[in-house]
Amino acid sequence: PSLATTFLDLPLTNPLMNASGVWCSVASQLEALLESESGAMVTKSCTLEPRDGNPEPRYRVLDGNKPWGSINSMGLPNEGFPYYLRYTERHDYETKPLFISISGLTLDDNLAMVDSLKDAVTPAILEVNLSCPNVPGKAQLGYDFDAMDTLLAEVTSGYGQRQLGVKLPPYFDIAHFDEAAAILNRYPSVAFVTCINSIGNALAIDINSESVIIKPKDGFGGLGGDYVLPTALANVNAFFRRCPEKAVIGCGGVKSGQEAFLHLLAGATLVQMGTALYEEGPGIFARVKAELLSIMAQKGYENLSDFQGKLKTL
Ligand SMILES: C=Cc1c(C(=O)O)[nH]c(=O)[nH]c1=O
Repeated sequence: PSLATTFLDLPLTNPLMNASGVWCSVASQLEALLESESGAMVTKSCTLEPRDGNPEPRYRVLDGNKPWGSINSMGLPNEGFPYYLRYTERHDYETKPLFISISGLTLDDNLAMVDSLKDAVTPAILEVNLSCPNVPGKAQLGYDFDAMDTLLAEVTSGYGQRQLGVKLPPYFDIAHFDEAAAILNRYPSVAFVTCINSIGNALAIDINSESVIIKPKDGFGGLGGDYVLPTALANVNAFFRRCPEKAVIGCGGVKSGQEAFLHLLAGATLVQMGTALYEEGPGIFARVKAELLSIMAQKGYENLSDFQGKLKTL
């Protein structure tokens, strides 16, 4: 079987990549992703200026006797937009496609970054993060439909209708799937949606210390890992059904070939890993590739297109 695929007409050797925010904040991590067996890679969501982010501890694996996932309230730490723009100028695009993620603190900041990217004419693919749950005082755009609509109108126009994508928060109400998709479908240059970002504002508590386990926001943070897989699959399939002209990138709960297969079956074209990559490192891509190939072989599938988006209903 083959894992070869295409995304926005670009050839990829396989559909696996990192989730923005994990193993992608500094050049050494980005170089490790380039060297890894991922089919593509994305940078940490950036703001116009560098940010330290929230006080530590700000990321924890939720152990119990076996990690079921992670909780994070990083607070958008990043090296600032110019750093990542410079990286896009020296990336080796022959090896694999690069996505650049932006998460401006204001609409003007997002537009300034989009304007620079448009002028840079870089092959990097823009993913606009509408779903950061951890910047205190900032309601995430993905849950404010009017603000999301305004941002998309301004950003697609500012980017000269060049193809771009958005990173969405999880939705939990069918009416919200409908409303978000209706807005997105009014912007043809939004060529893909990445579902999902972490499930915002979970609370992990340790029974021995009788305390929360991350410092920021009284312990509230974004939930990732096994816990979020069914919600991630629902969001991938909901937008796959509602946005036939767009590609869906699946993110959430992927730690092996099994979950990658499920995301592809639900309609994802590419599949991102966050928590599992954070814990295992970039070697995970070789493992998950082998597992996905093995599942395809067992099922008699030659190519991803043999099952991609072909989820059955009862
Ligand atoms: C960009 C900020 C994000 C962060 C963060 O930097 O706190 N954590 C997430 O789980 N998702 C985000 O989108």
